[in-house]
Amino acid sequence: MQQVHQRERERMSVDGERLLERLEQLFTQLRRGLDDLNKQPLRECSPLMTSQLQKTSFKYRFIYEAIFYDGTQVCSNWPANLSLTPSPGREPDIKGPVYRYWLNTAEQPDDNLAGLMLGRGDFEVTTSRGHLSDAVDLPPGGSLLVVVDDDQRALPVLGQAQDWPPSPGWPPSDGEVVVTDYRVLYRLPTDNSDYQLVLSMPRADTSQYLSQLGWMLPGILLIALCLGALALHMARQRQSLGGELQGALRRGEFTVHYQPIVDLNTRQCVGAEALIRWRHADGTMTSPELFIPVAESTGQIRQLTDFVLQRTLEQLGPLLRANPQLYVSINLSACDVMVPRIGKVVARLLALHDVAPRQIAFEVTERGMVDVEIAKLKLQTLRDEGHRILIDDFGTGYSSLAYLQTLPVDCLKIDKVFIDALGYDAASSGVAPHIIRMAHALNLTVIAEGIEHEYQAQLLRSEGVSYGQGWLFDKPLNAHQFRERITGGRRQGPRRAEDQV
Ligand SMILES: Nc1nc2c(ncn2[C@@H]2O[C@H](COP(=O)(O)O[C@H]3[C@@H](O)[C@H](n4cnc5c(=O)[nH]c(N)nc54)O[C@@H]3COP(=O)(O)O)[C@@H](O)[C@H]2O)c(=O)[nH]1
Repeated sequence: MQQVHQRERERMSVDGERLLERLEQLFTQLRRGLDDLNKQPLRECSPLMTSQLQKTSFKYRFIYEAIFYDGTQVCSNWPANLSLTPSPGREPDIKGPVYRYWLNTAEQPDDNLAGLMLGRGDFEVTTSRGHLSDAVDLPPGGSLLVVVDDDQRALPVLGQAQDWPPSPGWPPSDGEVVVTDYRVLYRLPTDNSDYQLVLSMPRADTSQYLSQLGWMLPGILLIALCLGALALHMARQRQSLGGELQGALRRGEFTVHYQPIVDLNTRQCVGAEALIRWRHADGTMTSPELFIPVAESTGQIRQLTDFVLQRTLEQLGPLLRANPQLYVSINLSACDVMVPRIGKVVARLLALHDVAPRQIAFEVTERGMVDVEIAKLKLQTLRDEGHRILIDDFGTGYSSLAYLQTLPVDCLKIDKVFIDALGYDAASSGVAPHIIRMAHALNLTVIAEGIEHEYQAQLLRSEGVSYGQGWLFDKPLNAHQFRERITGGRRQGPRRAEDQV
């Protein structure tokens, strides 16, 4: 039994590490959004307040809804019919010294939209659970519980409520794991005696623990971040995720998916963005939003970028040769941009697979250009070789027209936050149209990212945007699916076993 405990504890702890990065991003944004709202002077519902709430949700991509509620009036960044605010005035589950927490806003039935909510003063912000579920899957029967009131009450953050206490021996005195006939309960260590976090899972398939733990840890951070006790923990986790990445590369757990980029007029696919995926041996996935920052900080990103390039050309080489207009864009991180290595790697692979340089584009973010002068030189070299350079996530950094003019780039990708804003902002008053006009003035091609709705595609088209990418057209596809998308099923090269992943 001791061994089982040890094994489960280790596995859960490893999976937890993966989530901390996401949670840090998520809850930091929620708290910052609330701090911004509390700092501004408006305290009543008005068009100005609506615009303030909208600005907050644009600025912080993890904030789904921002709400003003002073006990009498309530308004949100969304129109009333789209608001998902849980009953205004509902008592918070946890009252911290600064922030209030609603751990389970279960009134919203769609789990993708239902969210955790934080409050401060007269403002509340919610986040969609989709931001957590894309990092891990919660298998049926699993729950993340926050245990309060001296182990008397267990509130489900995710999953269903559970009978409490779960076993006669609860709370465990000899460790964090309790295994009953049907369940495994893992008590996550927190630094605060006011609450405990407990992951409760059915015993049937222990391999599912990893994904279930993923769902628990959102709660961990929710509270840990609130209390500011996480820094050390994070550092340790990053270190160990870095170790895991190395093993994952060796074990071949990474794959590449391709999200089509389409011509908004014809809806034909003109290219794709290569997106790395990490599937663990037990089938659970870790989002690149979690491991890419770690790989960047450990330097392992170089190996990942090389892997993506190599796999893209292996999987799509014949397709690219047969369709010379088609291209694939590869994401570069800062350390890929700042050193000449990537140019050599891509040149070797292109020669090997007989693919033209213009069919491999590179996406760089403003964050990826730590030293703009060096970045300019390196990007120019890639451009001179025939590669197109795309600025990714445009509008979320510090770019200005002047800055853009000096960079050797071909295309701007407008970030999803601005495309989302088109949903309830007149196109003429949103940020996207300004970016589009600016790009056109500089003769840059524009690709709009994260298009989920037809009206967004129509608006963008009417603003003169030629290309788009997003779930409205396709989610990221595996190599086989992408080839089918282009060829309509006609074979243009051998099929590989790993294509199906
Ligand atoms: N340096 C590298 N970074 C990489 C690589 N592969 C991915 N990434 C970066 O990780 C971030 C998260 O990527 P991912 O989870 O793959 O998400 C991408 C799309 O799946 C998602 N997307 C696309 N359309 C939609 C949509 O309509 N709705 C919606 N909710 N999400 C959508 O957006 C992500 C693409 O983002 P971007 O790169 O900004 O275009 C991300 O930052 C990746 O860049 C890699 O190999 N190297």
